[in-house]
Amino acid sequence: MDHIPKLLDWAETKGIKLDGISPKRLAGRGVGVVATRDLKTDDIILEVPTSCHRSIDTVPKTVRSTLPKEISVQGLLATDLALEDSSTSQYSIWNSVCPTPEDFTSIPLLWPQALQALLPGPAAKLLAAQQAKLARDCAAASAAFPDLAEDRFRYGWLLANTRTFFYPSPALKRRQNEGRMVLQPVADLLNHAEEGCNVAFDAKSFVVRANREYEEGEEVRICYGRHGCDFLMVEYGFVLDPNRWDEFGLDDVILPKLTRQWKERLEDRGFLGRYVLDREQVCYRTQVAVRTLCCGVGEWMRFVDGEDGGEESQDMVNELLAEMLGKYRKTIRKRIDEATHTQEGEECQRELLAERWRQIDRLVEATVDRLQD
Ligand SMILES: C[S@@+](CC[C@H](N)C(=O)[O-])C[C@H]1O[C@@H](n2cnc3c(N)ncnc32)[C@H](O)[C@@H]1O
Repeated sequence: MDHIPKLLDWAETKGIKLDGISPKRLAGRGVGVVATRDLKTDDIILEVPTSCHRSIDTVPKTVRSTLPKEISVQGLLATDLALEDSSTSQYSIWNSVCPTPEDFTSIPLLWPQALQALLPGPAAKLLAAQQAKLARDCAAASAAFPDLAEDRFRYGWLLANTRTFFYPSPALKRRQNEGRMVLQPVADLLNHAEEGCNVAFDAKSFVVRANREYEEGEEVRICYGRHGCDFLMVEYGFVLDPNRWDEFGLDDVILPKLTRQWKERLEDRGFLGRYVLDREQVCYRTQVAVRTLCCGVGEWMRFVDGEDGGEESQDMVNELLAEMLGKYRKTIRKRIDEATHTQEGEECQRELLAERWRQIDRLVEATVDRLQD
């Protein structure tokens, strides 16, 4: 049954105004929002009063006071979502348009371990941090509510993770950033794009304006942030292509090549790890690290101290980096092959994993071409 018409009726009673847009089911992206007429740049297309927010302030006192202080705001919202009886909740119509637990299948947190083991290094690190945060929140929630089923809590936690907005309200200023996480009906149906509509909170509402002209039927999206695809995959369960903010972490490529002594020097100078390339360049940290493989200590120090621009060593650095990246492409192809042929996990999980590795391959290939130019 399609719950969208009911949501729209309910939204009207809450003072939510949609102008020239409507939610719609879209292949491969759940529900999104499309233009129902041609839109002009700067048209106000959505207004959601702040009175509709679900936030730390709408969590019932009985729940808040039972939970330990150290639980994160996300954990608090997740507990509230997990404990509510959907048939009697004041949010039942809103909830009925939200993703089901099955809709989260593509999120790596829910993949089998054998598939998680094939994630690119940077995504694996993000996943480990996410798992640790979920485990802490889940332990805190189950200590307070022993009957709370773990899968229900995880579902609430993922809803909060994928659908909250940062609400910089003066009233919430005393709170840490995280305390300003809010859920907003209808606005939570906007999908992500590398450039999206303009969004802002005014005193009374969240306002979305068209960032450009849209044709009737075109999807209208917002930008969740300038995120690379490892982040989008781990946090939201999708990758974007093209994505101008995409990048690839090179620690797995560079760190194994460095001697212990050079690692210590890099550590001392604050340059150990976090090496990255994007579609335009390899980062300065990478330039510093690769110079340890072809410069003497004195020359390297001068480069790090900014006394030497590194022109003399640049060709050698480019050559070495191109060689390392060229070799790494074998690992990338192996991962694509493994993701494509394994029987582990679901089709959508394997396909997302393989697609991420293909994106990385394209980024790396373009970088090698540039370095060899
Ligand atoms: C805030 S919700 C947006 C509404 C969502 N599509 C729904 O069905 O409720 C964020 C989720 O939407 C999906 N999503 C957002 N942008 C997407 C995109 N560009 N491509 C594919 N899926 C996207 C992801 O599943 C993400 O976790």
